[in-house]
Amino acid sequence: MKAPLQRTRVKICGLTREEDIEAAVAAGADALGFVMWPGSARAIDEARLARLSACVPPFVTRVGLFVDQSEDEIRRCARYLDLVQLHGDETAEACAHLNVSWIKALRMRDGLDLHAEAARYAGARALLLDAYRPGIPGGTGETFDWSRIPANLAKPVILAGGLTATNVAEAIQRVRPYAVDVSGGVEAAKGVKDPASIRAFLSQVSHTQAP
Ligand SMILES: O=C(O)c1ccccc1NCC(=O)[C@H](O)[C@H](O)COP(=O)(O)O
Repeated sequence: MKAPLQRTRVKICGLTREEDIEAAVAAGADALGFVMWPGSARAIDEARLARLSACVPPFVTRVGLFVDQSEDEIRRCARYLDLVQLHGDETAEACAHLNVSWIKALRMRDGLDLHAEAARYAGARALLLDAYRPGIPGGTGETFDWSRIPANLAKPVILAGGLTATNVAEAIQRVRPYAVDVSGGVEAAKGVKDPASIRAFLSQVSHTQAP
């Protein structure tokens, strides 16, 4: 029996405006990312998260992004989120102690053992694999060597880092990720999404089938 074709899910990240949420949902995004780390040009605060979260219709996952932030801050934001994405050096114990589902973001620094990380973060719903730039926890706009991703990782893989409508089809065919994640590749400026780029990205994903 032929393997079922897998639909690659899509997360549009770094949303700061209601109109961009509408554009991403209309284009078919499965998840929306909100950066809660104040060091990012795409960051929003809790009050804005509450307003933006209310704009997200059901069956679209609301993901909050954090970098080594306190459990209290994450818990306060969790009421507006369905999932948190942890980009820092959070321990597995700290992640497991949260009151919300979580995914662990791993920046692909040299020598990273993804099998060991999948075992370490056994409670993660998925691993988000992202480019590594020293001092930049995410949103680099850069790709990494996708051949470093093992085919048999024990966790669903969300591929991130420098994806665009131009390279996402190749990324899906080579990596066959559970999902892809994009921020800079669909922007007119940091935190300002471009609806046409969002549509082009989602169209490329939907026309690319990974067995
Ligand atoms: O996007 C940010 O500014 C950011 C800052 C701090 C932590 C995480 C951040 N983004 C995380 C994401 O999930 C991005 O979508 C991912 O890094 C890919 O970004 P890009 O390479 O621009 O597509």
